[in-house]
Amino acid sequence: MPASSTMLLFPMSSECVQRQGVLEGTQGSLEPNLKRGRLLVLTGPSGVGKGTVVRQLRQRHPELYFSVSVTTRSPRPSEQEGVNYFFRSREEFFRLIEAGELLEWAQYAGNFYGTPRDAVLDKLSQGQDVLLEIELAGARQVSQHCPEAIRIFLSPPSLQELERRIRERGQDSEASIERRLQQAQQELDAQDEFDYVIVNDDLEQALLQLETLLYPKWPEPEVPAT
Ligand SMILES: Nc1ncnc2c1ncn2[C@@H]1O[C@H](COP(=O)(O)OP(=O)(O)OP(=O)(O)O)[C@@H](O)[C@H]1O
Ligand SMILES: Nc1nc2c(ncn2[C@@H]2O[C@H](COP(=O)(O)O)[C@@H](O)[C@H]2O)c(=O)[nH]1
Repeated sequence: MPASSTMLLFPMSSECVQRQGVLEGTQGSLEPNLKRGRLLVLTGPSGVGKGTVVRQLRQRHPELYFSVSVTTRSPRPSEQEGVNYFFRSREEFFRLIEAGELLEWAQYAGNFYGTPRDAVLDKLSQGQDVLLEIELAGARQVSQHCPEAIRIFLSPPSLQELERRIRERGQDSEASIERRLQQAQQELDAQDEFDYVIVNDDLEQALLQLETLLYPKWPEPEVPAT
């Protein structure tokens, strides 16, 4: 599978950024260069290790704001309300869509998932980097609304390993595992749409690659010889 790392320059005039300006009242103000946070989007097939990578990344970079999504899926035994997800009924989820409270949303493996809009835009406008861990359709919506987002695709070393990981995790029903694996090929086919692809083979290596691209260390300026 290809592993690319293509740096793109993002236009700063997107609906996402303008909206922040409107919300914050800074458009046309004397502080047009107010530092905004970066919107980071991590996508990849179910079981590739997104959650595992995100947990580690957050431990190393507690300043990163992780967006807690809303879902209609039932909680897994280890999951907590407001920590892993906001667990909501379908009626409530559709109300949130109608009210424009979701930055993006998608149906995935029989359930609905969405990103609360205001929390994300508030953090960005306060200069905090925001991380979304979302599936492909949602990532595409974010690209449309927020083209300055940095989009990263986490890819498995092979489909066999992906299946092994989902099964070994032991958190999903057989029906759900099959739906997730069916979806996986379509997601892998779209990885070239992303700014970066990281293969999660060795976890530590994958984390290092992610950290290197998110927090590049600029070369030290050369000290002129005296
Ligand atoms: N590099 C790796 N090598 C081996 N196992 C891994 C690696 N990364 C993650 N795993 C394991 O794979 C399983 C799936 O990981 P995780 O739950 O983080 O995936 P995910 O992409 O977040 O899935 P989902 O999208 O369904 O939430 C877990 O049991 C995790 O411990
Ligand atoms: N489009 C969105 N996708 C989301 C969001 N939150 C999570 N997800 C993705 O859904 C699948 C399944 O998650 P699981 O917790 O049931 O395994 C996975 O790819 C998540 O990344 C969201 O807000 N929007």
